Amino acid sequence: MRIESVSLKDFLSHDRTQVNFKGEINVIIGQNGAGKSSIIDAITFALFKEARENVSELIRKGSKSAEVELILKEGSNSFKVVRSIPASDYFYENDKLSARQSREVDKKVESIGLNKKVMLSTTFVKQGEIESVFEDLTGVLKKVMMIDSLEKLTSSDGKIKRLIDAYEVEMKSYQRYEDELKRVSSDILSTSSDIATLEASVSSLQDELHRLHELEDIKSKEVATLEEKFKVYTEVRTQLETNRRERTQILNELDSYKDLDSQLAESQTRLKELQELTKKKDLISKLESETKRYQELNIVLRDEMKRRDSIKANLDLKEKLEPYHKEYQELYQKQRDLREAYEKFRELRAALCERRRQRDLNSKKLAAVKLVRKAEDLERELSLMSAERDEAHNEISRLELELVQIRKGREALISANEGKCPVCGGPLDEAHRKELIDKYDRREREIVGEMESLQRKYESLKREVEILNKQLSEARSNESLIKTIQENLEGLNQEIAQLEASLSELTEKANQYELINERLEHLKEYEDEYNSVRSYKEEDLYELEEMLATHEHTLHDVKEEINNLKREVGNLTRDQIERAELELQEVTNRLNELNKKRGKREELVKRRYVLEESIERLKQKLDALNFEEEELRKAKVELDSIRRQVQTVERDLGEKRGKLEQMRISLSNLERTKRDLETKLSEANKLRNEKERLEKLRQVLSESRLQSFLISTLISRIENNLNDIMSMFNMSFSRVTIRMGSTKGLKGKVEIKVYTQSGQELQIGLLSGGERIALALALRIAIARSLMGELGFMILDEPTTHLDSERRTELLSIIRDSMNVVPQIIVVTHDEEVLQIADYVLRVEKLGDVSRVKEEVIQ
Ligand SMILES: Nc1ncnc2c1ncn2[C@@H]1O[C@H](COP(=O)(O)OP(=O)(O)OP(=O)(O)O)[C@@H](O)[C@H]1O
Repeated sequence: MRIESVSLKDFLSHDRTQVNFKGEINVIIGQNGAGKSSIIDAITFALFKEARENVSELIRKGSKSAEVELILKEGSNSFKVVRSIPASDYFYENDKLSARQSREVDKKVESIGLNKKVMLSTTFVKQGEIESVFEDLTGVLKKVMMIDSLEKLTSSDGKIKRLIDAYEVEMKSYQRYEDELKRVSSDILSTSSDIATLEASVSSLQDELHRLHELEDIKSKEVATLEEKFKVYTEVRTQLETNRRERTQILNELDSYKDLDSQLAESQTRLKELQELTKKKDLISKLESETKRYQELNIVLRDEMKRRDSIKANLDLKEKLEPYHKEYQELYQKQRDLREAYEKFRELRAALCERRRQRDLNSKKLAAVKLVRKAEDLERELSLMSAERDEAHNEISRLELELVQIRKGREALISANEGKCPVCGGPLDEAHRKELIDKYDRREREIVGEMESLQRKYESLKREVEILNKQLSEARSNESLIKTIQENLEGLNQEIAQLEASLSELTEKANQYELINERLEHLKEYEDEYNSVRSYKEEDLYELEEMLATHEHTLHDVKEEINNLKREVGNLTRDQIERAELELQEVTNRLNELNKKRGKREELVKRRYVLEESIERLKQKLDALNFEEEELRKAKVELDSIRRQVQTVERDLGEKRGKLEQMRISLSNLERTKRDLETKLSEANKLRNEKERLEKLRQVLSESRLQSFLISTLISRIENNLNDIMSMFNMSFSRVTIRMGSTKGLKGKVEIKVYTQSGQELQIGLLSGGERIALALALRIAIARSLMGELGFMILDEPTTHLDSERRTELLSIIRDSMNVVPQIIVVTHDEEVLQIADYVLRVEKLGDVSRVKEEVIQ
């Protein structure tokens, strides 16, 4: 088995490193802290999940997870272990995933011959620890053979002792089962004897029961025969008695029918009488209806007579009102002829009133409009005032111009130079200038005063012109209003005159109309009364009188009919007839009943003769039967007595059988209990044996003899291997021995001795440094080979540390020689000298915080 490659991802100082081990001696070289050992750490972690520190510390700082992948090769087989932090572990065999849990992967690694304890103690050689194998060889052997675990197992608080104690406790609990077994065995004996006694008693009871059953059988048959006879006897007797009872009943019943014929005759006679009587019911009904009709006709006749009297009175009234009606009609016609003229008259009169009202209104308006001043006068005055105002305004303008001139002249005078006067052109001196300026000032003051008074005058004239303008416009509008009203008044007067003329033409007709109207209102009452009776006619009266005569005649006929019916009915009342009807119903029912009875009587007579014959026949049958009830009673009593005996014996037998069953169950329970107890006690025996075995095992395991035996067995194997390996290391020793120490102080300890060519014994301490290293390496390989078979690889971390140059050379040659025993060696070093033996070099450097690995060409 050799390591093919290892790759590190964010593992310690490596971010992404792939290392292929192509040589036999693979040297990983680099400065201190470059990240060389990290590669060995990756291999150790991949194989055994083992770390120098806490596993989480293996993750490269700044990363969240780390992963290592190790590929191993053995012949054509390849194995891949992948382990990540946080945990996820995989194991592939020939690229096929075969385990995925941490423990499963561990097992797989072990199964391919890589034992963690052995390898970490032997072929994984840590920095400066090659020789440490001598220091505690016993400890190393115990560890790799797991004897330390054995000691833990057999200690006083170890697993075996705890198991023995548990068996002890359990066995104690079995003591009570032995006592129980004794008691149960004795119970089985006594129960078995009781069962035998009971079985004998059950057998004699069964015999007795058999005899009684035979007796019961004979008696039962005898009783059955007698009961059969008794059944026939009872039936015949019952029949006979029934027949006799029925015959007595029939005779009694026939006796009750002795008056039946006379009752029948009597009922039939009464039936005929009642039938005659009820026939008169129709006559009474007719009489009642005729009487009712008579009364109704009478009422109708009286109503019609009243109507005739009323018509007569209304006809008289109509005749009396006839002249008024005539006058009313004539006046009404006349009024209609005059209506148009009257309407016209009313219309004109209303129009006249309206015009007169308007005329009054206009007269009042005219009086209200006052004319203060005439427009003509006002116009004249206004033109005078306006001229005066304009004059004042012109004067003011003139004065303003003069004032400007004066001011200009004054300023020119003030600014004029000595010499020439700007006003008069003569010489100008100061006196002249002053005189002229004073003159100008005076004139200016005068003008200003004049202008102020003119301005006031102008303002007052302006106001007066405005007032006159207003008065003028008022006067003008009043004048036009007065003119309009006067024109209106004239028109109205003309219209009034025309209307008055027209009215006078119509006045007579209007008066006529009103007189007629007055008379019509007076006649209206008569006319209304006349209208209420105008529909009455003489013909209606005649018609009614004829109808009255017919009705009177009919009434007379009905009266006749009533008298005839009364004579026929006589004193008979409706009540009497209804009572007769009820009685007729009763008699009919009674007659029906009597007829039914007559039928029944005939049936009874027939039945009586049948019964007489049957009674005679049954009597003869009873005599022929010759049966005695006493005989049956006696046989039954005897049968009952036998059956009671059977029941008693059966009950006894049942009880005894029940008891027997009970006892058998108890016995079987006891036997089962016995068996269970025996089984349990056999368990106790097993426990005892087990406990004894464990005690022996503990004794054997804890005996130093065994450990010594095991170790010595292994030691001889190691010794052989060691000598083989040493022979390949080209050493001058003839032999190396490994022994368990026997002398005091060395007992139980392993001792290594070396023999020279001349056969002299040498202690390890006396060997040279190089010899010791060679022996140590050989011993490590020998132990590993003894326990795991042929080795695939060995790892040496900084093996040359603390060695002087001579010893380094020796070590290198030993490593080279180791190739004969271990096909693949991986050496981690910072020592360039080691490169001498390398056939494959990997250089590790630190770039910043990250380690980089490069394959280096060997010179
Ligand atoms: N978790 C980590 N993340 C990143 N770098 C780490 C981590 N743990 C340790 N280191 C660094 O890795 C380097 C140690 O690597 P390693 O032990 O492999 O070095 P080496 O080359 O074997 O050195 P030496 O020869 O001194 O033993 C150191 O520089 C250390 O600071």
